[in-house]
Parts: sequence; structure tokens; C-alpha cells
Amino acid sequence: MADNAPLYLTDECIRSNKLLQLAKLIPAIQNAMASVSKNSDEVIQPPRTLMQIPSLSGVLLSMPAFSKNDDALACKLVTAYPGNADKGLPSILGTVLLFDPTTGKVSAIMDGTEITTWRTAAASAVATKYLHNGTAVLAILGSGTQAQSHAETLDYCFGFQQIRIWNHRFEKAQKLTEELIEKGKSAIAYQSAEECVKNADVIVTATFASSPILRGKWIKPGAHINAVGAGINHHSELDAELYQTAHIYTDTMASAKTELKGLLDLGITIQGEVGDIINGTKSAERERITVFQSLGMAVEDAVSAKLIYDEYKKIKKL
Ligand SMILES: NC(=O)C1=CN([C@@H]2O[C@H](COP(=O)(O)OP(=O)(O)OC[C@H]3O[C@@H](n4cnc5c(N)ncnc54)[C@H](OP(=O)(O)O)[C@@H]3O)[C@@H](O)[C@H]2O)C=CC1
Ligand SMILES: O=C(O)C1=NCCCC1
Repeated sequence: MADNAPLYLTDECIRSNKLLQLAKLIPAIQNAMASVSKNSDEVIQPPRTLMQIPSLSGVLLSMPAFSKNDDALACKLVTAYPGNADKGLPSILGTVLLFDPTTGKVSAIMDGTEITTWRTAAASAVATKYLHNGTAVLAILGSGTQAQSHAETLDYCFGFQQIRIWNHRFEKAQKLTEELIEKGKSAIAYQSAEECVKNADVIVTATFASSPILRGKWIKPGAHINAVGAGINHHSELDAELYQTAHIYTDTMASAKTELKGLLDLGITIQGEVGDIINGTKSAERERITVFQSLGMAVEDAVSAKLIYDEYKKIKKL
């Protein structure tokens, strides 16, 4: 490889060299979320393009962003193909181009699945920190990649007494539960979503469900929900009653205007961005049911890619 050729970092390289560590990732994502909500030029992040391919049940998103504080300029191209599991592939596949911000030259090309997996869970951890009202019981609906990264990341941050897992196919809930138990966590698989979330403090929905899997009437007052999954829409996993009664925050209102149009058209109010709470420009009502409606932001990918690049150069002494 020529000296000035871009680095190529695969998901396996990122994993095996531990290039993306929660201890650094979570603060970086928190700063990025805060910056997005400041009226400044710290972050440039146009609304992403989201191209549906209905005949193949797939989606292709293009996500560019610049973070001045992190000196990170990147663009992620990412696909979501819910049917990929049958083909032995992750549902979410991505590639991130990281640029030298001063010249625009590509410095690294990275697989984007690890980045997407962990930065999404890190964003939920930040939202949970600012919106939750108790962290004894975590309930996760779904048992795929995001369910696993959320179990590990939220437990890393809050040390839950119990992690409950439900999946529409029970065997998969059992499998993730066993994996978590092997890692020393106190995990239980549930056959019923209602039983799984009963009295839970923090709930995660991370599925491709296109009709509600979580109902407002099942949830205790003050519970916090990280709604991560995007089936046909980003807001299909929770029922209308929940959206009508909860205080809802998102990561970026700029994307919410189009991607959550279905909710807004129902007259549902989005209180603001999690960054507003981090910045102290809005205050959370933790005693209410709160929802972090996660959309996913390009700047999260940019700062994650920069962390990986810097860590790789450090360990390889480049
Ligand atoms: N907000 C964000 O930033 C991001 C959001 N996402 C979204 O998170 C969700 C999960 O992604 P990921 O974990 O990578 O995907 P996986 O394919 O790894 O997991 C998907 C999970 O959803 C379950 N599932 C699939 N179809 C249905 C259904 N109709 N009803 C209920 N459950 C269903 C699967 O169960 P089984 O395998 O048994 O079918 C599995 O547990 C997706 O919607 C994805 O688009 C992903 C990345 C970033
Ligand atoms: O990377 C993201 O952000 C994604 N959001 C929605 C689903 C696909 C990936």
C-alpha cells in the first residue's frame, strides 16, 4: 500500500484491536449530541438522504457530517435490509469515509457496522443518563445486534440488577440471555413483552417491527424508553397512547421533521433534542414517562470514525 493511501479498517480490525471503547465513545457521543443542539458552527450535519427500495425491502442512507471540536469530517453510506439474517449478514451494513478536514483527502475507509452498533447504544446511554428515573431493571424488546449492544452499553453505564430480554421468536431471546449470563450479567428471557416491561425502569425497543410491540398501559410511571428500531417508520414500535402520554426527545429535530412526520401529523409533540437537556436549555421531567426517539446522526459516525482512526494510529505507531 502506498504511504499516502487511505487506511482500510474492517469491522473485524475494529473489534479485534478494541479501537472503539465505551470509555471514550460515550463522552464523545455526549459532546456531539450537545453540539448539535447549540446554535453554532461546531457541527455541520445536513438532514440525511433516506432512499427506500420497496421492491427489495431495503433502505440506503447517505450521512455526511463535520465536527469542528473533534476535527472529524466523514460520510457514512449505510443500508438496512431486515432480511439479511437469512443470508448470514448483518441487517445494517455501512461504510464510513473519514476525510482530512483541511484538504478533503480521504484518510480512512472503514466498515460501518461496528460504528453503527456501538454509537447508537452510546447515544441511548447518554439519553438514559439525562432522562431516566431509576436503573434497577432494564427490559429490551428485540435480541439482535442493537439489543446486544444496548444491553452491554447500558449495563456498563448503570449496572442493572436485572436485564430482561423479549423477542418475537423466543429462542433468540433465550440465546441473547445466555450470552449475557456468560458475561456475568443477571439476565432473564421473557415469552411476553408485557411481562418483560412490567415495572422496568429503562426499556429499549430495537426491532424491525412495523406495528407496536410496546404499549403505554404496560409501563410504570417514570419509566424511560429508548426507541431505536426503524421498521417502515422510526416510530412504529410504540403505540399511539405511549406517544401521546410520554415526554418525547429525539437526537436531531432537523431529521425528525421528515423522518417523524407520521408522529407530528398525529399532533404528537416532540419536546426537543437530548442535546437541549445536556446543554441545560431544557429540563427533563424524569418523573414522567420519557421516550428517546433515536434516529441516528451522522456526527455520531464522524466522531466514532475519528476515535477509531486516532486509536489505530496510536497502537500501530503511525
Ligand atoms: N436509531 C439508530 O440510530 C439505529 C437504528 N437501527 C434500527 O434498530 C433496529 C434493530 O437493528 P439491528 O439490531 O441491527 O437488527 P437485527 O437484525 O440484528 O435485529 C432485529 C431484531 O428485530 C426482530 N424483529 C424482526 N422483525 C420483527 C417484527 N416484525 N416484529 C418484532 N421483532 C422483529 C428480530 O428478531 P428475529 O431475528 O427473531 O426475527 C431481531 O431481534 C432496526 O430497526 C434498525 O433499523 C439500527 C441502527 C441504528
Ligand atoms: O445509521 C443509522 O443512523 C441508521 N439509522 C436507521 C436505520 C439504519 C441505520
